[in-house]
Amino acid sequence: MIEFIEVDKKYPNGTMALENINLTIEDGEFVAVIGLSGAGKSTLIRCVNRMHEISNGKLVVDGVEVAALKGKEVRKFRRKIGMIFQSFNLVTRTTVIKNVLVSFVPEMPFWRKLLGVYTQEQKREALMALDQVGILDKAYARVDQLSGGQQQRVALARTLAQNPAILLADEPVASLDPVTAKQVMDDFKHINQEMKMTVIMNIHHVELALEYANRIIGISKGQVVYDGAASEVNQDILDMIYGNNQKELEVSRKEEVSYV
Ligand SMILES: Nc1ncnc2c1ncn2[C@@H]1O[C@H](COP(=O)(O)OP(=O)(O)OP(=O)(O)O)[C@@H](O)[C@H]1O
Repeated sequence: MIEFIEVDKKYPNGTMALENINLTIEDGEFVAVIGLSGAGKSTLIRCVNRMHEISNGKLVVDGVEVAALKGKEVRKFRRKIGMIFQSFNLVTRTTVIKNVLVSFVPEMPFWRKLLGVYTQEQKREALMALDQVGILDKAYARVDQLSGGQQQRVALARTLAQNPAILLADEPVASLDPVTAKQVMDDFKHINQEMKMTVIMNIHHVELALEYANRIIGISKGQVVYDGAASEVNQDILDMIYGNNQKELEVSRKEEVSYV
């Protein structure tokens, strides 16, 4: 369970990115965080794995107060939380399987790290993770020979191999074409439902958010302005989340026409 209790986030330059956030996210939920650019979506999810420190309030993840963690505890804590980025963050000049095996490095003895020697069990787990996202046949291909969608699946497999309880995704389909974006969203749904992993995703594509997530959190100017079932989101709620800035929403809708 993830609990935000009166959380504020103020950046050192004075920007108040989050203000009085109160949220409880239960295990196994699929949550989409939506809102205008600059609303605070990335900041919100990056506080969960302490990529950003909160300024006030309390953030508790699986009973652990995140701000109280120190040194090694932070690294151990982060292992339980997978993160997927828009830009995949892969080493493109090497094979798919090597990119997935990297997820085991933090827990390996020094000599194995140095020599890059992985156990048979780790290789088996890496292949299983690739199988989960449907690209087992690409295990020995070079990453730079894969499409964007396949690369995002490699990133997903790398995160799955880490066996996290929570999956944070920051605009994971923003750079993909509509068909591929849906395939990757299907992977997230499968991971959420079959592996019971909590998914919290920032996403600009409203239609995709409503189709795949169970719960929508709408952020505007650093505050939660909607928190409820995806099935209950209507135009009035979208107007509230996106305010008067209909232009951005219309652009985002035009991009989404082909999703429907
Ligand atoms: N490192 C930083 N230092 C200072 N201000 C920041 C920093 N990162 C984000 N901000 C500011 O905090 C606010 C929230 O930014 P954030 O990136 O969380 O928004 P977002 O909703 O994810 O936007 P986008 O959809 O464009 O990614 C914005 O005003 C942004 O300019």
